[in-house]
Amino acid sequence: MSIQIVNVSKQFGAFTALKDINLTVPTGELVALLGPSGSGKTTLLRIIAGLETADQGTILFNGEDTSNTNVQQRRVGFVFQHYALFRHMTVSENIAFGLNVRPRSLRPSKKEIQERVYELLSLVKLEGLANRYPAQLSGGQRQRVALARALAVQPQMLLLDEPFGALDAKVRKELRRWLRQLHDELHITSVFVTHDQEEALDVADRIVILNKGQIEQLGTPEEVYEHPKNPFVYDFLGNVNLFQGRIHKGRVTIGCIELDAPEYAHTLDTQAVSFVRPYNIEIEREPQGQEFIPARILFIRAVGPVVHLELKREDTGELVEVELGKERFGQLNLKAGENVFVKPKDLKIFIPEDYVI
Ligand SMILES: Nc1ncnc2c1ncn2[C@@H]1O[C@H](COP(=O)(O)OP(=O)(O)OP(=O)(O)O)[C@@H](O)[C@H]1O
Repeated sequence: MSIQIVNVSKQFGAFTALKDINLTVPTGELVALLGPSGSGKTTLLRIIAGLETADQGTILFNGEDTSNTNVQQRRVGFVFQHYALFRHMTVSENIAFGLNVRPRSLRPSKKEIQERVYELLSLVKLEGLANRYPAQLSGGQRQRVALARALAVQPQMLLLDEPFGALDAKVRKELRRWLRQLHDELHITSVFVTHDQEEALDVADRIVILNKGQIEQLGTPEEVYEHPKNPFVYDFLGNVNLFQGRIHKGRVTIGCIELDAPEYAHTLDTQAVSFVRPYNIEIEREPQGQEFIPARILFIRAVGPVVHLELKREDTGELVEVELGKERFGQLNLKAGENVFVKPKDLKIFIPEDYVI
């Protein structure tokens, strides 16, 4: 089932939670709503579900206005962060719940329900745990039961609100990979709320980046990560260094270095901020020409394949974060307290008047 959100706005008193949201989710797509706390992710999900009404705008399912359909009629499966399973019911009873409470005329037979429960247990890889109670499960297993329960009623769409939010990092990672595989098998249109950028990048077909109730950018994980549309998205999706400088006729000057900025060929002497990812900063022991900024190494974390360094620029005193491969780090043989030279590359330049973070 496709979802179309057209000009949706929502106020809570004087507070604008959503402002003129437009978004289409084609059938079978998994979309992540990503944004900081309070950006409106849950409100948008609840409006799609029919748990909340929009002040303005419409939600269409398969092209049909949903204004007059209630939550039950929308055939939506939910999974929340703290999806309270029924404590007094076993895993299989929990999964069967949605089918057992159907009116007699719509309820499948006992045998059919049992078969469906076993199918779902195998889908969520919990075959051996059918007779356990929720208290006898780990957090990750409980969330898988919650997902099986949501799927039992054969929903046309799945809405997930931080479903792995309460779990530890390792389990989260396993479960999101598993969710992606499950989605590839079932192709149920899914909307997934998260404030974890890595989770969104890992799982989603497309990511909607929300900020203060508005969409900042919409695109595939690669598009939003590699081509952030504005400083907010750049900053939100991963670590970034900011270099203040000036643009003049296609050249940007940052401290003592000057680099090409062809997209600003016609800009005259204007203040600009360059965004650079930590892995796009080179370190040299000796300045190579004029194009390097002197800096002192404050801190080195050399655990794992990527070495993280924190440096302080000698010219402005600003901090610079750098990530180096182990091999390059070994070649340079760097130590904290040493003076080196840094050079940013692959800069993304924004002119401050054009944006507000
Ligand atoms: N029923 C309500 N009454 C008043 N304000 C509300 C209500 N529901 C949400 N809000 C406000 O609307 C804003 C958006 O809330 P929402 O829960 O959609 O954000 P979110 O992006 O999901 O945040 P989080 O990641 O913290 O869950 C918040 O500032 C919140 O306080």
